[in-house]
Amino acid sequence: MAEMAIQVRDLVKSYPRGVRALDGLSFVVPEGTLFGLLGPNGAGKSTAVRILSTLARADSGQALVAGYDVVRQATEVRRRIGLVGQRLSAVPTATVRENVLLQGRMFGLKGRALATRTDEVLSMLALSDVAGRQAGFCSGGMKRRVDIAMGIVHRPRVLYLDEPTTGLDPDIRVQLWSDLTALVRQEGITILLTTHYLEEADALANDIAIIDSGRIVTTGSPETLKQKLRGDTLQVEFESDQSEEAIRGALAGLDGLDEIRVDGRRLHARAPIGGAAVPVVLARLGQEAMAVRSVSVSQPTLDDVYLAYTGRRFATQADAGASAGGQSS
Ligand SMILES: Nc1ncnc2c1ncn2[C@@H]1O[C@H](COP(=O)(O)OP(=O)(O)OP(=O)(O)O)[C@@H](O)[C@H]1O
Repeated sequence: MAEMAIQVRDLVKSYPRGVRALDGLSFVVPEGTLFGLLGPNGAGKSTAVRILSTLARADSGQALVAGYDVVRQATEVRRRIGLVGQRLSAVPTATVRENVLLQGRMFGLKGRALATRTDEVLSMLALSDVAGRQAGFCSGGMKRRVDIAMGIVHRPRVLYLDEPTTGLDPDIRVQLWSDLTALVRQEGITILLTTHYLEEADALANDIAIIDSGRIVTTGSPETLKQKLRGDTLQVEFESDQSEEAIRGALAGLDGLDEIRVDGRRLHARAPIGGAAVPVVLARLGQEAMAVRSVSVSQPTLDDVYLAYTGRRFATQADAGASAGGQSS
């Protein structure tokens, strides 16, 4: 069996005024994989990352990182982790190279070894050409890469990335995804990534865990989780808002139609064969004079997985989170 880079068991953490940020959080991350922790604002992702990086203590439960206990062996853990938080950490008036050198020095690297390793990470993150530029003058995507270079210069076994692409342009995000995949491959590093973007987790993660109110509601590879939702996703958009009760009434008794949810003008349901369900569903809605604007049938996405386990759509919450917590590029 693969060695586990991170083992989290039953973590509980409460903040003042009764906020239970973690409520029995448990998951494992095999070495050399990229693990995505997905959840809306306030789900407890940052709290988990802070505990796993020894910056905060859980009330109870246990966490091992690279085989070391985050409380009893905090120094050992700190030596083996890199943390790229939501805020940029590079000194804006220092050059890209100076920032990475400084970080390496803080972890005890010196002389030729430090210089060689700095050049290596700059090259790995496509920063060699801007090594002499002040970090403050770099674009948003480059600044993120500088942060990551700083996070890995000391060759950590585990790298935490807390929403690394929030606020970045889509094409820059995709570029960063390929940088991260290369890091896992070249450095054998384990990455724990928190994200608001489902497609990011889908594209990058070997395994994901969906976190909701401080607990993991499901975990597995994106493919497995999607396959578990058998059938197709059926979405209908109406001309005007509809009541869930009226729609349920109209569709009552339709064979195989499942997980019916109504959100304003949208109806979401699962059907064993989407294409076959469309005419029947449209006929029933037509009988009730519910005017339909559009219909779509698709394979399950991670958003459907999220909906199936939490009863809510991820996208709406994530949009709110991204704009609330985003940084400009
Ligand atoms: N220092 C604190 N004091 C009090 N409550 C806190 C503190 N930090 C976090 N919380 C609360 O704990 C819960 C979990 O927060 P956390 O930041 O871990 O969630 P998150 O999933 O990382 O959200 P985000 O995506 O916004 O960072 C939230 O209800 C939050 O308001």
